[in-house]
Amino acid sequence: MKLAVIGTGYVGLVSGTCFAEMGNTVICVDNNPDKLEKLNKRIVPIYEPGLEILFQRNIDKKRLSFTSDLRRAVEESEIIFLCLPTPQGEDGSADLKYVFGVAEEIGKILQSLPNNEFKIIVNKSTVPVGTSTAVRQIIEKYNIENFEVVSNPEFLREGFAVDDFMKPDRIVVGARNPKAFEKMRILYEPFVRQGNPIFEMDPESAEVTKYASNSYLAMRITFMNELANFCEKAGANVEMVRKAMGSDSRIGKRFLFPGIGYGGSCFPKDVNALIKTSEEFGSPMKILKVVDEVNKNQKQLLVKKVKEHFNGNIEGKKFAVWGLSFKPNTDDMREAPSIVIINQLLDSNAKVVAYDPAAMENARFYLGDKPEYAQDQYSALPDADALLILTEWNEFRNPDFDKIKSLLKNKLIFDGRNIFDPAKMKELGFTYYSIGRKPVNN
Ligand SMILES: NC(=O)c1ccc[n+]([C@@H]2O[C@H](COP(=O)([O-])OP(=O)(O)OC[C@H]3O[C@@H](n4cnc5c(N)ncnc54)[C@H](O)[C@@H]3O)[C@@H](O)[C@H]2O)c1
Ligand SMILES: O=c1ccn([C@@H]2O[C@H](COP(=O)(O)OP(=O)(O)O[C@H]3O[C@H](CO)[C@@H](O)[C@H](O)[C@H]3O)[C@@H](O)[C@H]2O)c(=O)[nH]1
Repeated sequence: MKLAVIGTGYVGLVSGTCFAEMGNTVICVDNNPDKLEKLNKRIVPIYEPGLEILFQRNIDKKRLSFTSDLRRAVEESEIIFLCLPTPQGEDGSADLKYVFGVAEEIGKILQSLPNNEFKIIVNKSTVPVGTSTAVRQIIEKYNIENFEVVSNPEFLREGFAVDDFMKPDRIVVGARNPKAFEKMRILYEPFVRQGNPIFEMDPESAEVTKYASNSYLAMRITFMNELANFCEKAGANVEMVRKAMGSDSRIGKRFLFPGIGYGGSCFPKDVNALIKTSEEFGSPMKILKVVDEVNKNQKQLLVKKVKEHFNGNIEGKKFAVWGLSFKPNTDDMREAPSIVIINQLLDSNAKVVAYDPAAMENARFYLGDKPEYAQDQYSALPDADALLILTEWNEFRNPDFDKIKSLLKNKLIFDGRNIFDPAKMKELGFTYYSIGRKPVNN
């Protein structure tokens, strides 16, 4: 099939590349000249495991190309995917200016085309209920009839994006036109061979499914974060509770890890967008307001522990930070807890030396040169008063503890991700604070 993908960010680039891998011809459009320059020089502009090899192969096979020419992409494609940003607006709602702006451009382009071939415009961006209808109305203004707007929300996770796209748990397609369902079925058939379902529904239900999934997962993590804080006070160990809870098949093991609050480009903004739309429809989801509030507080938790340890004064102290990205295996810093934590430390006149395996360049954008950036995990440590672990990258899980001891000023670790065993830390002689477990004093 001939496809266009508008917006080559995490979703657009991964979707475009994976569709090309299945034999489709994909033209990717972006309006960011720096990004396009990189893509056309065959440089993958994001860190996403497994993407590089598919990207190079499909460019070689001439199935994947990049352009700023929206007109050509629309003209040459049967299906046009919108993978555009839908950031949080000032009032919490999703800002749809990118989606609506491109819909206007597509309307104009379709109006000016000599032929009148059937086109499908697919919304892959996360958009509030009713957006498919709004996009349809924008395109109809240009007297176009032979088209359909489909809602096909994306569920990939950063860091596992290629795997998630290639082997999705499910595909959701919201449409009204049988011809559109049929085309989408053909396009996705290679991805569902292993037996995972395509759920076909109306566009409104598809749009709600995306927000419901993200908000539910955010709520689950938030439940665990509050439970962890309670366990700590009550003398229980949240990791033991988590494992025992998760073995109930009705609960399940995944997404029960407590930490320093969820971040990323999706959960925080999508929870807020659903709060807003549910209010607009007169059916407020009160539970999500609490989720958002508890999550914001959870991002403050680690610095509270640090300050308590130092009797309230951390002025002039130096902290080594391992991990900046909002989770491992990505360079994405959007809404990362590290931003809140590092700013709190700096505001208290402490010094910060940080290291991350992939996110240092993006971190500079959010944190500037206020923290120092170390070349590797150990060079962040010399003379630091404590080590803070903010992202659970695998390379932090089994470090050289003797080296850590010899480099740090104090044998003191604040672990926001529970990557170490408290008993082992006791044995190694560290004072160790984690989430939802008793502190280890040495
Ligand atoms: N990142 C994820 O893991 C993820 C997963 C599922 C869904 N989503 C949703 O998918 C959407 C895209 O997210 P993302 O993380 O890929 O965003 P992103 O910011 O990484 O990428 C968006 C791209 O769109 C481009 N763009 C903006 N305006 C444009 C225009 N007028 N014409 C052409 N290109 C334009 C930008 O330059 C950028 O490259 C959002 O709605 C998001 O909520 C994201
Ligand atoms: O048990 C857990 C699991 C995750 N997190 C945190 O939750 C956030 C989000 O993690 P994750 O869901 O893995 O990352 P994203 O790449 O943001 O993916 C989410 O958001 C995407 C964008 O909508 C969806 O497509 C995905 O299905 C959804 O998982 C991160 O800060 C994690 O540290 C926890 O604290 N505990």
